[in-house]
Amino acid sequence: MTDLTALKTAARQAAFARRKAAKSPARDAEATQALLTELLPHKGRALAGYMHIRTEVDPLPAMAAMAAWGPIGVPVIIAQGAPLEFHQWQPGCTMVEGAFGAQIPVEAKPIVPEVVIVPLVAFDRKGGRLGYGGGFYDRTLERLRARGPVTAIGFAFADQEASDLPLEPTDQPLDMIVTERGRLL
Ligand SMILES: Nc1nc2c(c(=O)[nH]1)N(C=O)[C@@H](CNc1ccc(C(=O)N[C@@H](CCC(=O)O)C(=O)O)cc1)CN2
Ligand SMILES: Nc1ncnc2c1ncn2[C@@H]1O[C@H](COP(=O)(O)OP(=O)(O)OP(=O)(O)O)[C@@H](O)[C@H]1O
Repeated sequence: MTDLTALKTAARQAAFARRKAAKSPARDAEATQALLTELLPHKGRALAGYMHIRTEVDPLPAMAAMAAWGPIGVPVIIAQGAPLEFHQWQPGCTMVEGAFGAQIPVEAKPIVPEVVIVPLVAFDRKGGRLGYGGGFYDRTLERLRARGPVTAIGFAFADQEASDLPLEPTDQPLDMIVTERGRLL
């Protein structure tokens, strides 16, 4: 194991514990309001959200509100080492369990998002991000950015902040960070 991998693993473990302690219905509701404030200027653009797992902050109410304006997709794992696809989601659409326990739409209708709500384990104020370690969002943002402009919005509880995360060249930065305390980047 490289030093960097060990550092990432340690930062991930510490942030998991802080995320678990932060998770609450009140904080989810506050985060929803903050997220909607940042999403509304992007009305009508193709948007990617996610179906929350474990103690992730829940973007679903904000996704449901934005669905009135444009297409919404949620991440689907196609293969290890491959970018994610985003399949179209609508409030109330039929879902099934995908890899790692996240729900995915039964009907597979790919969309290419211009705005991506990115789940995460830890972030720093410079836009650094740690996920579950699969590199899925890094590969996905790399591909989307090669195609055109993308706004990557890290969505998290404020307590998931870390100072100076260890980052690799393949780590794709977040353009914005939104928490229950508002926009932090
Ligand atoms: N809500 C949500 N959906 C998402 C993601 C996400 O981060 N959040 N993903 C973002 O990529 C993809 C799922 N990726 C994941 C990758 C790994 C693990 C996970 O639990 N990993 C284990 C270790 C796995 C192993 O190596 O055996 C762990 O962390 O304990 C979970 C999700 C697609 N959908
Ligand atoms: N674009 C890429 N091409 C090749 N390898 C990559 C790419 N992006 C990331 N990786 C590799 O994937 C592995 C996991 O990356 P990392 O630890 O940054 O995942 P993560 O950001 O925590 O997870 P995720 O993005 O799935 O939430 C690392 O070994 C990294 O080098």
